[in-house]
Amino acid sequence: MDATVAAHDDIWNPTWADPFEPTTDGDDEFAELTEALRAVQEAVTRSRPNPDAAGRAARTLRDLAARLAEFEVDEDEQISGRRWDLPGRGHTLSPPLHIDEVTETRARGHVTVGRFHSGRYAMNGGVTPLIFDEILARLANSSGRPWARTAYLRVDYRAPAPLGVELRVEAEFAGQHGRKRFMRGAMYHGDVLVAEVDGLWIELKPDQTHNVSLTAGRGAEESS
Ligand SMILES: CCCCC/C=C\C/C=C\C/C=C\C/C=C\CCCC(=O)SCCNC(=O)CCNC(=O)[C@H](O)C(C)(C)COP(=O)(O)OP(=O)(O)OC[C@H]1O[C@@H](n2cnc3c(N)ncnc32)[C@H](O)[C@@H]1OP(=O)(O)O
Repeated sequence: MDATVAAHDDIWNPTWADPFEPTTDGDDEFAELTEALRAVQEAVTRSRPNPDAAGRAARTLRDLAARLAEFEVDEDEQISGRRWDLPGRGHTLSPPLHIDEVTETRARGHVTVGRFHSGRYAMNGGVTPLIFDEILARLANSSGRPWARTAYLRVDYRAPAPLGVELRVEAEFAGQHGRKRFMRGAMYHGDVLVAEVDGLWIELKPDQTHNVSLTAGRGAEESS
């Protein structure tokens, strides 16, 4: 198999093995699909259509959902959420977080939030923990560390997070005691601290990682 085919297989059939590396803006069709879906979310949010236009748009979207349903697979087989190379992992729940720099204990990224994620002229307060969870969970689970799940996220909102401008997100692996991994993070707009977070991740016991597909590509000894 040549390199082009291997790369193609990789992005169309990704594994749960997150390399946790800086993201790139993919130029393939799934990356385009994700971006188009984000554009729809933003356009619906920003619009005040008349009934006719709203009805036509709804029919188009239902038609699209039906066409994609022909390709439905189990959660462990889907592409969305496992495109580690893309901002937001090919998932549109969170705003698209770009990962810029990663070490074993630190990660840095950036994100620009639109009106879809607005809580009225500033980022919705529920979206901030989503962004923190995204980067902290990936850092907590990187570098061959066994799977861990979020036990808590404590977020302090220090300033309204502006929309439409780049926000910097920083994450740190602050320490480990037994199965407990302590994580910290912060979000900035320029020099302004927008939010801070303390998080606890708990390493899962073998009977908590029974879903074999999630361990694919990580090696049995690392997944339990
Ligand atoms: C096969 C599963 C693989 C899971 C993979 C997960 C993530 C994948 C990672 C990256 C992938 C990609 C994308 C990243 C983006 C998003 C991430 C999505 C992942 C999630 O979306 S994840 C969902 C949210 N998350 C949950 O759905 C957890 C629900 N929950 C539980 O599943 C249990 O609660 C668990 C397992 C956490 C612990 O349960 P347990 O029975 O194993 O452990 P136990 O209770 O014995 O606690 C042991 C020691 O932790 C202390 N402790 C526990 N909880 C505490 C708390 N809240 N505050 C303070 N201390 C706490 C105890 O006090 C004790 O401390 P001590 O040893 O000192 O006494």
